[in-house]
Amino acid sequence: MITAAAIQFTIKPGNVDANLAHARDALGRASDRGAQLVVLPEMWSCGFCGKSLAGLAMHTAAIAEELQDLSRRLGLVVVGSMPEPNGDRVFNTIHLIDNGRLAGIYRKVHLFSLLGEDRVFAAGDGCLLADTSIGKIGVIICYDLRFPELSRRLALEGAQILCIPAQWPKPRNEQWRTLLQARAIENQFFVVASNTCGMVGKLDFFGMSMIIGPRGDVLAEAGDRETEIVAGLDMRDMAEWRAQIPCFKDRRPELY
Ligand SMILES: O=C(O)CCC(=O)C(=O)O
Repeated sequence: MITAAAIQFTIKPGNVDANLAHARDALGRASDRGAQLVVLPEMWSCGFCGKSLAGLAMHTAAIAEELQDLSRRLGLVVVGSMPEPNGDRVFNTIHLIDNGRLAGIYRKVHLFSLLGEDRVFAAGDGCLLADTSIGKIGVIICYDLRFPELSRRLALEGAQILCIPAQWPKPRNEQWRTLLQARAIENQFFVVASNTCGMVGKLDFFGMSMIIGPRGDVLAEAGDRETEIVAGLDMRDMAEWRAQIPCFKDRRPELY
């Protein structure tokens, strides 16, 4: 059994110190509750801060180092995205940290053009499936959830847990829930998704961070306030379920 947590909080735009202080405390609380895997929201260190983003991205290397230190001391796998400098643009980047080790980097592939992300960010051009101390972890970021091919590729390569940092605003609550459950059901893996909550800049976020099992069963769900949700991921049960309904074996990839 793996214990997973999602940290949900109201990101303070541009206020790296306040966001980092919150994350530090929340990681400690999640660890006290037995968490081995912790997911933070998308762009948790500073939010989407428009023009100042390139400057804020300069803090990311130092924050990632502190996360590595925290992860080592608390014995955690940590996932969450931050801005990464890239010339006059930035990447929206996950540093996947496993007990102090940087296990991989993922840069958001699908930029959310509705909110102009494609004007500020550079898009990533790869996937990340990391072999960690607690199993094979795939990662995607927020809008990537609408593109099932990406999660499917990670599942076919062996992902057991899909981690999703997000800033997914109102009023698309039910789309968020449905898509998270769909990814879990069709890929028969666990989904650990962290969303922000409250007002962040001009956008209103509903929270609803979720931990979902391979049958689509909701193992833990947050409301619309700051919190940490925690749930056990039973890997043996996942293997039994996969044997009972062998979707991977029954695929007909020659037809699609
Ligand atoms: O797809 C959506 O509805 C929200 C996506 C989003 O806000 C993002 O990727 O930042």
